[in-house]
Amino acid sequence: MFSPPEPIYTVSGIRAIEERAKPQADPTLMERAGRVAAEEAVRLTMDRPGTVLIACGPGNNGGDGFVMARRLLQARRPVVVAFAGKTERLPADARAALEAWHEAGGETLSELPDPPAEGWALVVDALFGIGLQRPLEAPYTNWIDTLNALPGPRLAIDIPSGLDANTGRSLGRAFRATHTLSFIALKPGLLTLDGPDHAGAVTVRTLDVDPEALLPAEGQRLRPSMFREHLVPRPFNTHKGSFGDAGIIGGANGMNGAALLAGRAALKLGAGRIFVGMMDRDAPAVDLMQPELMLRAPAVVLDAAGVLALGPGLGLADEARRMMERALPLDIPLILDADALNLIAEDHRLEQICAGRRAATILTPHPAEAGRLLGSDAASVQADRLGAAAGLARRFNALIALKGCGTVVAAPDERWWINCTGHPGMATAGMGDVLTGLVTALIAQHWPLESALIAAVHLHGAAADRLAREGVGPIGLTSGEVIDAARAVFNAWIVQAATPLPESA
Ligand SMILES: NC(=O)C1=CN([C@@H]2O[C@H](COP(=O)(O)OP(=O)(O)OC[C@H]3O[C@@H](n4cnc5c(N)ncnc54)[C@H](OP(=O)(O)O)[C@@H]3O)[C@@H](O)[C@H]2O)[C@@H](O)CC1
Ligand SMILES: Nc1ncnc2c1ncn2[C@@H]1O[C@H](COP(=O)(O)OP(=O)(O)O)[C@@H](O)[C@H]1O
Ligand SMILES: [K+]
Repeated sequence: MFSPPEPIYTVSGIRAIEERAKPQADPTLMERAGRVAAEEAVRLTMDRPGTVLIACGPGNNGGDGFVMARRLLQARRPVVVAFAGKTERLPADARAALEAWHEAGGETLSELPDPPAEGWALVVDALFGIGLQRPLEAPYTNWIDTLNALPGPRLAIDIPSGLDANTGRSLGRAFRATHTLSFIALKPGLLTLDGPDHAGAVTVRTLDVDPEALLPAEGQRLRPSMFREHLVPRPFNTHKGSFGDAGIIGGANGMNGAALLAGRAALKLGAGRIFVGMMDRDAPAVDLMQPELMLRAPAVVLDAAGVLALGPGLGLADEARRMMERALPLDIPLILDADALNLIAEDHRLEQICAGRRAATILTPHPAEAGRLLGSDAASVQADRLGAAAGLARRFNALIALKGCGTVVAAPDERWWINCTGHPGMATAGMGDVLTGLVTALIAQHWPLESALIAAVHLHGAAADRLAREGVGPIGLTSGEVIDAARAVFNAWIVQAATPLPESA
């Protein structure tokens, strides 16, 4: 549960590590990669006798495949290699690996063979790794279509072919793996956008290289160990004033529910008092499902809150704009979501006030909101989620959570994290409002901003994962259900964090 965060590197980072590790590497990194890939194949086919198919490409990813094939053959495992490249154009290491494969008695086919009657025991994709340069075309797209149509386990070597290792975009076509064995360290593309749909279960083998000793981690996969120090039981001698006054402003006509969901999430994650400012003058005076929430006029909430979230159901009316004008200069932490972001995107003056704030700011855009803030669009944001999140963090001098599959959290000082909890059942109205409430509650309880944001993002997904395991969703999961599950997961984390490690650990 509290395993250390895992480093993530972009392609240039992995290349730099490789350069530094290579001179000392004996056996070579490719030899090590092929060996661990063969081990993984043996593991995946423990109860599946039969032939392993390895599709090898024109670069070093193909070289890994040749080493893997040789190792499997030496272990008396039937293996068939199809090579989609030209021997004379292979890089030196890969060419040596092909020669060693042939010397060991192996053969290469130039086309993908038909599967045997009993099917392949395992299909291995060693076509392209981190050297993919451009969208795939025929014949590679045909190879990948054929491989993707085969039943049984499918293992990608380093990264599924066709997936951009930096962005997670499928370039033209991408291999759909059930398992990915990635070398040295995680790459962002495995964890965000199209990555999780193509990578399956991801395992990292470092090849006996300590990446962080050679290059500081560029990013990290989000883990509870990163905020463990704040997961502490409450002292007995406390009162509601000890846990902060959270404000939520939103809930315009037709969108009352958004502000209430955020308020309920803040309440159930432990904020001391929650004031919800409803923009809709006809909104109910009390949330009958959650009467603990104090529904007040938005202007009253501005004065009462120690931390303020603006946006859930805020609307784009002039009143909402005026509310933003009053809130942005306040010297308290602000969480800006939904229409608060849309208002800033369409008003340069608001943008300037926001970027110049002295107190801390958190923005939680989904890709379309991020696109509006950047003056681009959702597609451009999705083409480079890390770049978009980092760009927003710099532009607004704020912490950013760019939501979606593999939420990217970015800080203004260039650090970034990718979250791997959550599932597509969360793609439902109101889910972002719940996240806003969770962040607000942790800040109200005096968590440092960065820890509050990464913890809330991780918790939000972990709560949805827990519900799915219990049969609540993934499809049809509701945002309200996630609030109760987040409370349960959060309290369980605190218990686990307080449990001392066994002596032997
Ligand atoms: N880093 C490490 O530490 C270690 C790395 N190792 C392994 O090496 C892999 C990286 O190898 P790599 O650099 O040779 O790149 P790779 O992915 O095989 O592809 C390059 C080839 O593909 C071609 N090509 C590219 N795009 C194309 C397209 N769209 N359509 C068609 N062709 C395209 C490109 O040709 P070109 O662009 O010049 O036409 C070139 O021939 C890495 O993922 C890992 O598996 C391990 O051995 C040990 C440790
Ligand atoms: N496919 C997915 N995988 C993981 N998380 C997802 C997925 N789809 C949505 N989410 C999460 O659900 C939330 C949706 O937020 P948002 O788009 O703002 O919804 P809304 O505006 O309806 O409240 C975000 O936290 C997002 O990261
Ligand atoms: K691959």
